Amino acid sequence: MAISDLALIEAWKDVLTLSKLTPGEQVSLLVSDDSNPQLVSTARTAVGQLGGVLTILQLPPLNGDVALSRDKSGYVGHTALKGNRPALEAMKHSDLVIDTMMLLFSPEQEEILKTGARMLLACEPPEVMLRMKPTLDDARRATNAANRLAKAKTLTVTSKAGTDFRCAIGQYPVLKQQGFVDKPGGWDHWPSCFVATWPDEGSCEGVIVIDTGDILLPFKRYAREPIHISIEGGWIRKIEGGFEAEYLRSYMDSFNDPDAYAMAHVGWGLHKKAHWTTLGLYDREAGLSMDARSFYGNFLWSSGPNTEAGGTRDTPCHMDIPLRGHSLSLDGEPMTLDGKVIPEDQN
Ligand SMILES: O=c1ccc(O)c[nH]1
Repeated sequence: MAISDLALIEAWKDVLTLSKLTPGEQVSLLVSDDSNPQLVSTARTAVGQLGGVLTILQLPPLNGDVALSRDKSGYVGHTALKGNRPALEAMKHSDLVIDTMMLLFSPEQEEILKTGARMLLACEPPEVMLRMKPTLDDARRATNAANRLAKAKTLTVTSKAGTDFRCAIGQYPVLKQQGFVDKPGGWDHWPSCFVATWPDEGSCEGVIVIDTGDILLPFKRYAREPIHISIEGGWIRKIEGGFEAEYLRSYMDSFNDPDAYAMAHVGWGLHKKAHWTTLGLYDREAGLSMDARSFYGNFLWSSGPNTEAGGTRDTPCHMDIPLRGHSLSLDGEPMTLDGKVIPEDQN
């Protein structure tokens, strides 16, 4: 349903205030042809009202002829910013970059963040942005979870459907997503609330079972039958099942890129206003489905790129696969049990 400009301006002001936007700060607003016009226009007004010094960067679209869908998260890391020095320099000299285009997993995003600029991705439908607007309580949950993740050495995941997965962690930084960005050099995504990290290279072992009802992104589909994923030495070795497995294999094979089969971030969802069910109620192309990535108690795992963690794998093939009813533990301590978040400090 539609959202009024006024409501979205107020939401932007709340999120930018949480992101510590102060008068006089340099703000770059990155826009492309498929940015949401209402998001862009209300962001401009909100930044202005909060005293930000605004630069709007409009970049031409890219990848439309090589990506296999219009989902921005389905073809990542290779953006129109590549080789565009004026735009890159403008963002490197900004205090805050608002990204409505999706730079996620691009080397340019890391180059910008290294300057101390903070970056907020914002590209969901306005009604989703409002429903999942971040709060300090989201940040509290995400921070408590991130602190545990940062101290842990092993991450294990099981499920009644047969998942039995483990990996060593600590080599890569923790990804904490709280929906606003309040630290220099930080990145976040409004709307989201989850934590993750990348497994130590070569350490992932076991089986992940995508059960009926689990979600496959960017397919925006609920699996209708189980898929068995065999993982060895950090790589997806086998994808077995019926049609769903064949479809997933065929999609990943089409990128012709061995890095597509690398395990990527693993973690769990902490957003209390995100729902497993929402995916079934939206047009598939309406957004990225941050409900699916963030719903409370999910086990979110992914495949492909790790540039965001400082790695070198920049394959454009990125699957995000949030699962229900899983039990994730850190050094043997349960964070979720059958899809329920356990630690009180993440309640
Ligand atoms: O917000 C996001 C979206 C996709 C992803 O892989 C990570 N975080």
